[in-house]
Amino acid sequence: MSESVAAPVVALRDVVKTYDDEGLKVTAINGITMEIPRRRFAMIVGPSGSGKTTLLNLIGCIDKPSTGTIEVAGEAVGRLSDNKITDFRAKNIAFIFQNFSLYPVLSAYENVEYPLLLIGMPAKERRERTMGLLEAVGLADQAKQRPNQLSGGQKQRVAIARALVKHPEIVLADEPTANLDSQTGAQIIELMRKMQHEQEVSFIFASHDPQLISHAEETYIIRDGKLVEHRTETV
Ligand SMILES: Nc1ncnc2c1ncn2[C@@H]1O[C@H](COP(=O)(O)OP(=O)(O)OP(=O)(O)O)[C@@H](O)[C@H]1O
Repeated sequence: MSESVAAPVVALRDVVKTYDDEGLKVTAINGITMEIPRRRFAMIVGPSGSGKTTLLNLIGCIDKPSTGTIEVAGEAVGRLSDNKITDFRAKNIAFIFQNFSLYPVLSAYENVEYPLLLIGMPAKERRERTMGLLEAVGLADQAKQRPNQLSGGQKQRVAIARALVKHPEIVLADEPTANLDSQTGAQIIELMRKMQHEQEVSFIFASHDPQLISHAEETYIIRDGKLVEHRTETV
């Protein structure tokens, strides 16, 4: 294993995040130190209100910790200016949401292709990458359909393809199965795991559903803003 693969993709040191809720201090993350190894299928699990979304937002550089430090893909992100953070996020991090967040007027193909248009990828390469990912998520035949013509599971497949299209370092998914029935949810988790391996990205998803733990390679259990356990799947 090369050194760069062995280095963690995410490292938090003594991270605290408090919110000011109309004068009341809410501690969402209460002193978390943790490392997530690179190119693993990692899950953050905990009950509602335990701090999962806050943690993903910190890792995704959407929010900053109140105290403590965070390294993402080897970068001490707390030191970056807001402009640099935006560039860093665009280059390294992709998001998958529970409500799919697809563009309703674009077809499945166009939704996946869109991030590549923004970076000016040449047309041939763009088509190959887009179709390759749609095929990999099992949606080649639905390429022309718009989101409202797709099932929930199919919409999440489009969102997975779109998240991976720019070769991000990390994909973050917040409750990606929350709007799916349990069978479709399990299929989507398995697809994410397959895509994580094939595309060699680091994949971190948050869920309140402990039944999904069996799918994860790394599991971080959080409660009341604290890390209570880290389990690693032995290969
Ligand atoms: N913007 C905010 N302002 C004030 N309090 C907040 C804010 N965001 C989150 N919190 C509080 O921080 C705590 C952690 O919230 P968070 O959304 O991270 O938990 P969660 O585990 O993702 O919950 P859920 O599974 O219900 O989405 C909760 O007590 C929540 O009420």
